[in-house]
Amino acid sequence: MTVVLKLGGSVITDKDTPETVDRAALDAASSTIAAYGDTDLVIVHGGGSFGHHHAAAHGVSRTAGTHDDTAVRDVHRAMKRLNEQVVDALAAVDVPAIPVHPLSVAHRSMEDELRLPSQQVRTLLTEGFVPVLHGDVIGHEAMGATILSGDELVCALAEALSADRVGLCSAVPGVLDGEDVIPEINDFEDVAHVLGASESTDVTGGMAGKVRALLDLETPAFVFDRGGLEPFLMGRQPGTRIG
Ligand SMILES: Nc1ncnc2c1ncn2[C@@H]1O[C@H](COP(=O)(O)OP(=O)(O)OP(=O)(O)O)[C@@H](O)[C@H]1O
Ligand SMILES: C=C(C)CCOP(=O)(O)O
Repeated sequence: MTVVLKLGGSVITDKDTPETVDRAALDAASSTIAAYGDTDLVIVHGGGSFGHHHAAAHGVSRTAGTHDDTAVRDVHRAMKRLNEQVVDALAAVDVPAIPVHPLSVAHRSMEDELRLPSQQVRTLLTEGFVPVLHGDVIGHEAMGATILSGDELVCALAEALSADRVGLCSAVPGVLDGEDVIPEINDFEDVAHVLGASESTDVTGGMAGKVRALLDLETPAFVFDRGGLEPFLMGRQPGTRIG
């Protein structure tokens, strides 16, 4: 069983205060993950208050490229600082977490296609490690560099690894229609009217971007909050099922 899990930036950081980890939330998520060690697990985390603030300050997004080397370093280094804290929190509870930095291996083509080699991730998994990737800034042909969201990474990895399940642990208990969690989404147009951007600084599209990307996947995906993490890892179906 191969599982790709995204820890949303809105879960593990205080998204409104620059470069602030939500220590209690990160430690709790790490302990939950440590208790379910018998699956092949790839973890991806988002930008939260690390990547998004720097990306917004430099005007770089998923579609707005930059040739400013300072911007690329600022965003990437912020994400590496967060990644180090995530990897350390997992290692502290004996999850064999290994950092994998997308900037060094991935790029986007002229046709806007993400190219993400995955053999290094597959090998780490086979050898018993838990690769931990993160949203990043990557080279983009003819555009300089653009943002790669953790959500895009989750989808690319799920396809490349033929994952059995995908989970997105976010700040919300699922995709919401008002106060209610929508149990299942199979068509973007059915829910487009309730999907918005993130309430915090977020250059990659909030919930609408997630749903659109997850609908393209063969693998069933679930959007849930912290309370859904344990049931998801146990094989249940918390929050919203997409596709
Ligand atoms: N219909 C909706 N249901 C649920 N959340 C929604 C909806 N529309 C907009 N949102 C917003 O989307 C946010 C979740 O997306 P966001 O990208 O912030 O999460 P994340 O993946 O945890 O964070 P990050 O992108 O930093 O990793 C919610 O916190 C909410 O503000
Ligand atoms: C802003 C950066 C660098 C990462 C974005 O990843 P996301 O938070 O998963 O959308």
